[in-house]
Amino acid sequence: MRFAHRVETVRAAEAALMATLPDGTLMARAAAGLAASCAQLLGGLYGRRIALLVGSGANGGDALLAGARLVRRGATVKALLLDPDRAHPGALAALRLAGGWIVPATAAQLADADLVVDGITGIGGRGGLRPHAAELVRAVRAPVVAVDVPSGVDADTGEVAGEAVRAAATVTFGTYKNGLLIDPGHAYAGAVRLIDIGLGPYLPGADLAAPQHADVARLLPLPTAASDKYGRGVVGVAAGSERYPGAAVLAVGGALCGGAGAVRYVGPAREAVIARWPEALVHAGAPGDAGRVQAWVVGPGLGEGAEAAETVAQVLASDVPVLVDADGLRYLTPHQIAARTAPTLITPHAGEAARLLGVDRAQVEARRLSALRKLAAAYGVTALLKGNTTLVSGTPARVNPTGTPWLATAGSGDVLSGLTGALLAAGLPPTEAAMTGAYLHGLAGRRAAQGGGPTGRVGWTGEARDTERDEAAAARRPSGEAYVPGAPITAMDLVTALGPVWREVSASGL
Ligand SMILES: NC(=O)C1=CN([C@@H]2O[C@H](COP(=O)(O)OP(=O)(O)OC[C@H]3O[C@@H](n4cnc5c(N)ncnc54)[C@H](OP(=O)(O)O)[C@@H]3O)[C@@H](O)[C@H]2O)[C@@H](O)CC1
Ligand SMILES: Nc1ncnc2c1ncn2[C@@H]1O[C@H](COP(=O)(O)OP(=O)(O)O)[C@@H](O)[C@H]1O
Ligand SMILES: [K+]
Repeated sequence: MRFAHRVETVRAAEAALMATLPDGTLMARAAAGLAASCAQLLGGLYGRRIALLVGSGANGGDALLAGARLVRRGATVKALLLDPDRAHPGALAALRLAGGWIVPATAAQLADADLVVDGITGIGGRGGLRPHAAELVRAVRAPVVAVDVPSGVDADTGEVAGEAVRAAATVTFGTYKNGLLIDPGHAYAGAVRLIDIGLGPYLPGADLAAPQHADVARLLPLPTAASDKYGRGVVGVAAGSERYPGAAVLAVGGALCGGAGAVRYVGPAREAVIARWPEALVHAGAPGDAGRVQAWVVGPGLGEGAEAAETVAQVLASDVPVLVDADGLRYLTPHQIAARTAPTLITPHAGEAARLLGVDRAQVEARRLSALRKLAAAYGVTALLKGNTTLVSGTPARVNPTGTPWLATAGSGDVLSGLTGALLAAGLPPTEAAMTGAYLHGLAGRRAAQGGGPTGRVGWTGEARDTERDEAAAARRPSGEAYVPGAPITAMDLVTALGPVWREVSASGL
């Protein structure tokens, strides 16, 4: 797992650690990691020109102190002080002593930089960039290394209220910050490197966790010699309609290829389902009399109306875990869920989440973690909020690192429902099932598209973004790019990719 903590937690841990150390130790550790990362990103320092954007807090101090190290190793470093009277005095003196330049904070000073270090604000920043900082950031042409957090990104929420720095890479200290892992902030952070400054023993449980291959491998339900199809989990799928038969085919496919022992399908798309998946058990009646299942998936392509509402009500009346998605979400009430004895998992995208919360979609997209928590609390469910960085409620909340924008294709969510339903039926608790489903689904997207996404960017050679696997892949590519462009995919390609992805992830845990 990659763990992220809130700012107040980081500050408390920092205070506890600082009490045991001489003054300035933590800033020195942070600056050493930052300078080493800049050197690695540039591939050498002699003759390189580095510009520091320096704010009035300790984030600017980190940049100045790293600048002093970079000067000593042969770079030409100039500092643009946004608030010359308040720049960190000790770090400013260190830069001067090393031979760095203090120059006017104007756009012209940025023109010849090979690298720009963003030390405007870190965890103390509030709101988007102020006008002078925004004007300078707009003038930057070189790759930017953000110090701790890209300035203008809210470290706790990932919200970007106004303008913010778009970094090629972010060097963060002590622990990941929520805003580096959750969109929109994640998209501004580039490749993220964590520098250990000794905070670990002082940090309590995380606020947010991003799983890696090994975490998911441990959860995958592998069959044993004693397994039979019922023991592996039978998934009930109540999905599809005359109008949307394909959603049923995709959800059933997601469940079958996602490890279910068997799938029972209930609904009007029986012919389409059986034509594509002869192994499915189709049922002509209502969900209530379909036979025993270990988990239900209800909603994809269900359509609207009394029949759809009745289907949802019958499924929710069962005593097994239920995943409610898409059209099923129209008929969900906290009252219905309160009466349930088994877990309920909902999987809305931002638009559906907005409807469930009675707010605008933009509000959900701006503050995704907060929307997730509100959904879980208001409905008494586990919530999975879809998006590029899909979130799952729990303690800690989970953020999926394997997404790719190629997943934004019709029917992709139906595959996720079926897959996650299979994991619920196998007995995974809802948070783990949802996290595992999102992780495998994202990897299936990357595999099917033969690439991560169109956002190939500069990273450190040997270190990149999102997962340790990305880092290993980036190390094999001379440019150090984590992502390769890829190609369009269909939802059925995702279904096909699930088997190989399952194999890859489970093998990594052996
Ligand atoms: N925690 C740790 O373990 C360690 C932390 N370390 C480092 O300390 C950093 C935190 O430092 P910090 O607390 O001094 O706050 P910081 O991020 O520099 O920003 C505050 C300043 O910015 C200003 N400002 C605010 N909003 C703004 C805006 N929108 N646009 C422009 N300006 C804005 C605000 O000004 P004011 O509002 O007062 O005018 C205030 O002066 C942390 O991120 C890490 O880098 C490491 O050195 C070692 C270990
Ligand atoms: N820009 C994006 N980047 C990464 N993943 C995305 C993006 N947009 C959508 N997705 C993923 O694609 C899937 C789309 O699901 P959904 O919106 O339910 O589509 P549909 O209803 O067509 O099946 C979700 O898993 C979501 O996380
Ligand atoms: K910063």
